[in-house]
Order: sequence, then structure tokens, then C-alpha cells
Amino acid sequence: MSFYRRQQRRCQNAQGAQKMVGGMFQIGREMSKGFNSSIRQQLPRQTLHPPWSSINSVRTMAVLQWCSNPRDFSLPNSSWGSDMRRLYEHFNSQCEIETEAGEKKWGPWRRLPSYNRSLKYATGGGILSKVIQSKARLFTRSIKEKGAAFEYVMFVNKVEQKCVCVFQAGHLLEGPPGHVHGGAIATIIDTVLGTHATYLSGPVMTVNLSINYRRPIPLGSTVLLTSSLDKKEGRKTFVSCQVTDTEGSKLHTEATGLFVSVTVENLLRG
Ligand SMILES: CCCCCCCC(=O)SCCNC(=O)CCNC(=O)[C@H](O)C(C)(C)COP(=O)(O)OP(=O)(O)OC[C@H]1O[C@@H](n2cnc3c(N)ncnc32)[C@H](O)[C@@H]1OP(=O)(O)O
Repeated sequence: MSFYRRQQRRCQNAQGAQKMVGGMFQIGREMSKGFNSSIRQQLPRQTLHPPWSSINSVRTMAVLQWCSNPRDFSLPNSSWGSDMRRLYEHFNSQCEIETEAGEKKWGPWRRLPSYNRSLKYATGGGILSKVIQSKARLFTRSIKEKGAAFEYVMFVNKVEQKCVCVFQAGHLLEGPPGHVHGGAIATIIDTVLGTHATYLSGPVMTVNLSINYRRPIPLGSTVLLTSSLDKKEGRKTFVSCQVTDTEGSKLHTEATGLFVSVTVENLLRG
């Protein structure tokens, strides 16, 4: 048995199944806290705080740190075309700016990291995602081949309460010949609006999505999604988005979304 498997089994044995299920609520709270703070602060991976108190050896901590370093899919890769890179550079250069005195400080935009499981955003999420439904993957990040499906990066602007997404649609997303499938467009819209609503309001779920498809999106092209906050009412966050070409001049799709704040209990009850 490998060193990692031994450590993982020790984690599971340490508390027993009953405690683990009971602890799910605590983990869930950590998850929403961790997800939220991670998505807000845009810091590198947070220090890991495992929920199992019996894990305290230096070697175990080393393994947990290793487990908590997932790939960030929102960074440039070799499949990105020139439009995707240009727009990435455009927004990324506004994440950190230099003052006249030569000091670096936060700019108006923040790049959001993106992993193949949302759980990995959480404090301790790296190891948790290996234990709880370990094969689960975020739909938009589940295809390994670079450039084949959803290539995207999101940036948020706290002051303007806006979120933008630069999206390059790969060849596996075909609907009408040579163009992107409407369901794939709905998926990226839901992802962008959902992420934006989460940034604004904490954990949410989509309850309504309304989409108008105006012009088809050529397969392989890069488009820009711009999401804005319309209003917040109690647990409800109303957001809307436009999908345009990279110059912002041609409108492909527009959508509105309603997101309702949920608790971890909502997620676990189903
Ligand atoms: C990091 C990647 C991000 C990806 C983001 C992807 C997001 C997703 O796709 S989520 C998956 C798809 N969505 C779902 O499966 C959600 C299914 N729905 C549910 O589980 C439940 O409706 C749930 C838990 C969200 C809310 O239920 P509940 O807590 O009972 O709230 P409920 O009282 O019904 O509704 C709250 C408010 O929203 C309103 N509302 C609910 N549904 C709708 C709707 N379809 N249209 C308009 N208003 C609605 C209610 O009228 C109520 O309003 P008010 O407070 O003014 O009375």
C-alpha cells in the first residue's frame, strides 16, 4: 500500500463513518466559507486546516499540502488562441497595478482560479475531494484534452459588481455544423452567472435561467461574457449577461439568471 493510501485510510479510520457523516455539516460550512473567501480574496491556495483533529503528524501534513495543490485551469495553456491570450492579458494586467511611487497594489479586477472540483476551493478541500465522491468533476472542467471543450477564465470587478469571462469554445462543443451547441452556451452562461452570484452573495443555486440566442457562435472562436448584478432581494440574486465577440460589438447571446442563496443542508438534503 502506498504512503498516500496509508495516510488516506488513517484519515478515514480516525473518526469512523458515523463521525464523518456528522462532520459533513461542519465540512460543508468550511466548504462554503472556504469557497467564498477563496473566490473573494484571490489568494493562492490557503493553508490547510484538516477537519480531523487526530491528524497531526508532520508527514501527514506534508501529504495534505501535496493533495491540496490542484491544477488551476484558468491559466493560459498551449491551446489558447491569440484572442483568448490578448483578452486574458488585458484583464490580468489590471489585477495588479503599479503606483507612481513604484509600489504594486491591487487593481480593479481579480482573476478567479478554477479547479475541476468546486470542493477544492474549500479549506482542506484537496483531501476532502479525494474522499467524498472522488470521481466527481465540475462539468466544464471534466475533459482533459486542452482546448477540446470549455477553455475559459473569469475576472471579477468588486466596485462595478461585474464579472467577465473570456471563453474559447472547443471542437467537442459542436451543435449546428461549425457552431457551438446551445446547451454548451447555456452551460457557460450558468457557470459565469452562478460564479458571479456566488461572489456577490455566497453559496447559491440557479432557480431560473432565461436565454435569447441572437447569432450563432463559430466553433473554435473566442467570445466575451459580461455579467452584471441587476438586484438583490433577500435570498435572491438577479444577474444578467451578454455574450459578444471579443470587440464587444457583435451580440451573440443574452441571458438573465435568478440565483437563490442555499445552506449546506440544502446541498446535502438534495
Ligand atoms: C463554480 C461553478 C459554478 C457553477 C454554477 C452552476 C449553478 C447550477 O447549475 S445549480 C444546479 C441547478 N439548480 C438546481 O438544481 C436548483 C434546484 N432548486 C432547489 O433545490 C430549490 O429551489 C432551492 C434549494 C434552490 C431553493 O429552495 P427553497 O430554499 O425552498 O427556496 P424557495 O422558498 O422555493 O425560493 C426562495 C425564493 O426564490 C423564489 N424562486 C424559487 N424558484 C424560482 C423560480 N424558478 N423563478 C422565480 N422565483 C423563484 C421563490 O419564490 C422565493 O421567493 P421569495 O423569497 O420572494 O418568496
